[in-house]
Amino acid sequence: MKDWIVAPGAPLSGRIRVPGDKSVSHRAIMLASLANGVSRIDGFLEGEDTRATAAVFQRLGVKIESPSAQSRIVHGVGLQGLRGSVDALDCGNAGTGMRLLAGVLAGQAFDSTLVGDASLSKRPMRRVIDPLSKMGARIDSEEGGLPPLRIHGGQALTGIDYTLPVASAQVKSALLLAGLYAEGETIVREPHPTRDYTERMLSAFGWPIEFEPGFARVRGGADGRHALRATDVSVPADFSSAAFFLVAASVIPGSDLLLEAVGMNPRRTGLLQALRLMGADIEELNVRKAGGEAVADLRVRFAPLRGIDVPEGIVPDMIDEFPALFIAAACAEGVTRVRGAAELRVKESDRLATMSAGLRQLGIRVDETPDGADIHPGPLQPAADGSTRIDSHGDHRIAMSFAIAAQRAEAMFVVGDIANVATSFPGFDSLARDVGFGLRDA
Ligand SMILES: O=C(O)C1=C[C@@H](OP(=O)(O)O)[C@@H](O)[C@H](O)C1
Ligand SMILES: C=C(OP(=O)(O)O)C(=O)O
Repeated sequence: MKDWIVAPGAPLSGRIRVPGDKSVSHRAIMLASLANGVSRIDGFLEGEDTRATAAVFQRLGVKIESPSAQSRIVHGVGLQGLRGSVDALDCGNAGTGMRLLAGVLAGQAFDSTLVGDASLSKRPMRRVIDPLSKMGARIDSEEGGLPPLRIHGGQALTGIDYTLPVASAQVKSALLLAGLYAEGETIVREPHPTRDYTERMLSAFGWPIEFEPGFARVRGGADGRHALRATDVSVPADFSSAAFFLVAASVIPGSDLLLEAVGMNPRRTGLLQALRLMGADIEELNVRKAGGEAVADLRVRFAPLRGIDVPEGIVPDMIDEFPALFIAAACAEGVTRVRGAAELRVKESDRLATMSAGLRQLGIRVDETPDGADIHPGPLQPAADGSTRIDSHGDHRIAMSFAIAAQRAEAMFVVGDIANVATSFPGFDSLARDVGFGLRDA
């Protein structure tokens, strides 16, 4: 098992660009594969999750070239051009990959099986199986709606008008992608708006779609009337990866760090609002559009933070950033309260439980609730003899969050089971060291 030894380093400084956005990279591979013609993707995330999605489409008969790192040339086969695979399609660790693929594959003429790693095999798929079944899909799962998913091809799909029971961009996207193969319109309504990359990218690829925050309506393509047109995609740097450095520089005295070209889609930047409410010093510089998405350079300097009640309305806009927020909260003055975040229990790990357990090992009081936690800040005190080992439970965001915590800790400790950092943020360790982190392989 791969572990890190983490310890206080130097104040963070420098200018870095974190890797490409994971959500955009998954969707770019999918839509480019289903388009007519050749699309180029630049800034592609070379993470295990997004590479798994690319490998799935290669297995389905799509030619995908990689002229250089972070670039892909995708030879789209058109909406009806995928070929079935007798082998199971491996989504790795990626909930996004599996749920969106369920939508695409529900509309094919052939059968498919979607599998994932141990973590993904425990994640709930009923949330896509149920509404896709309402559209006419036939999907078998393991007991409890767990992967593997066996998707029966050759089903005629019909559009539905569906209100999501939980705010989930993955479920919304699965339905919109199935909607491309359906008769009639597919409408998705959300209890709270979630990231809209699928909608924006469908529109960029020329598909008829209307959307506004909380609502999307896609025209069905069962009659072959509509097509996706090959389109180049420029992927912004992933806000969720930048988030670790936003928190780290905010809590490490003397830090002054610049993060370049970070994707600033408002459905992703809830952490920025939360950190600012806590008193963080983060400037947005050179705000511009790149590849249809807002991007900015973010300058972050150390600032003393205070605890807050995280507004429930911004929870979906920072859903992947709670592990990092928990570290900011542990380093603040006063209690931070998180509520309305039960979704954290069904990510790569139960993130409320894994963050609470790890922080307690550092001497921090965390009162967990079913949908959140109260984090009582204090000095981060692992065992003085270096024997503390915090288990990330194979969850990339937990591992990176405790690497930040170590920079403020009173002694070194070990972060265990960190290999999955490569799913979303390959090269985190060397980038972190470059800007000042104390971090090495165990
Ligand atoms: O659509 C996406 O790309 C994602 C949606 C979110 O999941 P949910 O849809 O389960 O909220 C998020 O946690 C995940 O990292 C990426
Ligand atoms: C939840 C995440 O991803 P996914 O659902 O794609 O596994 C994440 O990256 O934090």
